[in-house]
Amino acid sequence: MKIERIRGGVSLRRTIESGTEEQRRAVLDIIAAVRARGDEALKEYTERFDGVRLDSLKVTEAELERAHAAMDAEMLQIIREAAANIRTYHERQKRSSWWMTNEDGTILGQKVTPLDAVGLYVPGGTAAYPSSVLMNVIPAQVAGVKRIVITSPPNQDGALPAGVLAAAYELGVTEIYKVGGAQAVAALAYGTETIRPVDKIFGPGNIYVALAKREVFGHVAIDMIAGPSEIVVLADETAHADEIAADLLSQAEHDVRASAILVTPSMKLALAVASEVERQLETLPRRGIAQAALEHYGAIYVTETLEEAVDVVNELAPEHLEVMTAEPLALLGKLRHAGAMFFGRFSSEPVGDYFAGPNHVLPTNGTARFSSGLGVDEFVKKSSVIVYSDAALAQHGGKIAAFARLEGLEAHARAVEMRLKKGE
Ligand SMILES: NC(=O)c1ccc[n+]([C@@H]2O[C@H](COP(=O)([O-])OP(=O)(O)OC[C@H]3O[C@@H](n4cnc5c(N)ncnc54)[C@H](O)[C@@H]3O)[C@@H](O)[C@H]2O)c1
Ligand SMILES: N[C@H](CO)Cc1c[nH]c[nH+]1
Repeated sequence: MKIERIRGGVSLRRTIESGTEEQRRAVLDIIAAVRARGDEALKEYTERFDGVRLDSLKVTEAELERAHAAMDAEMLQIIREAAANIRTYHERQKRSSWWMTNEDGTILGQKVTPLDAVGLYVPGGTAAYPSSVLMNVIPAQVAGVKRIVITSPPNQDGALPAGVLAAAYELGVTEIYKVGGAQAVAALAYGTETIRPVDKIFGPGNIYVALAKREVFGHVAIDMIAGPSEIVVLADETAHADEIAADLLSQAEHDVRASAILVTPSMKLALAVASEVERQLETLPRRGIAQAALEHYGAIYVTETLEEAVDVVNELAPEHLEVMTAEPLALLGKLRHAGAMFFGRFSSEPVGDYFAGPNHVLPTNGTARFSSGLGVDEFVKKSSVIVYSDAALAQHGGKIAAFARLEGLEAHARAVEMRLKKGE
């Protein structure tokens, strides 16, 4: 890995993608075709891009049961325990509707309502992510969403990854479709003969999925445009180089565009981590992917002081931040921007990916400066509730009408004054 002495001036915003003109046009064509020709368009694109012609797009009950039954019993137990941890954590995020009453009889409040229907895109490709099924479905269930739909591209045998199906079945999700890419997003947004539309689309995917989510936004809601995984480790000379190297590789192996960065005031640690990464890469099954990621988006930044290192981390605003210093929690107050913060050497990033409980769907590309990870809030909406009393309107109606006239909106003013007159 490259070692660089720096004082700042760093950014993770290198992976923002808006796609090529050709990709944008392809996505618009796909969306238009799905809107015009429904299921038939889905089947054609599945044949073209995933190499399989399907008679039926929906995963059957038998397919789900088979995948679940085939799952190793011990593994199923681990999934259940992880799911319980994720549920417990997300239960704490649940908001209730609330009401306040004033002495004049006015009642004001906020009514929290779960979304009616959500669609979760589970990407195909080089890795299948049953853990992402848990991370998206559980907050939706905690929020009280009734209809949860999963779509994912089939392999050439026309099947979805068994782990994904088993995790979905374990959570009781049975509406699953074998459709991927922009066509899946279009189907979830606009509906087809088989797939009823949803209100909000969640989940990561490649450039076609990302562009399609951007395109349908407004007609439906979307969670975020998730980029490739990122990890930043903030460490001092007390940290263990082999553990840091392992954690950097844990995210680098996701994707050739993943990013893994160490920020440290210790040149000794920097050199040790660089050589550990090389050593550990030798036996890594996904070595090709991790190596490419580290070559383009990996770095070791050496600062003068730990304070400068903290500033650099805040500037990067990474998806995942690990803090491995002599007193990691002493830095909690100074660290401002990261999707998830892991403190101490036993809080290795994969602990959060799979098991601890917090969500692993997190902001990337430096967007942790202003956004948060997935949670129960993303699966509900809030309506303001206003119950104004006659006494309150009599007291404040004149002020409201005056405000309306300040904006030149006479009808607003009259609507209020009409009631004041009736009350006289
Ligand atoms: N941030 C996260 O939590 C997270 C988790 C998992 C995966 N990911 C990301 O998801 C992505 C998965 O990408 P993937 O491609 O393997 O799977 P994908 O499911 O996102 O995309 C596959 C689909 O892309 C479409 N497609 C392929 N080539 C096309 C073309 N030329 N024209 C139109 N459509 C085309 C096809 O419809 C195909 O079904 C990776 O970038 C990975 O990093 C992110
Ligand atoms: N680290 C990923 C989010 O960036 C999530 C994940 C799924 N499986 C393993 N990891």
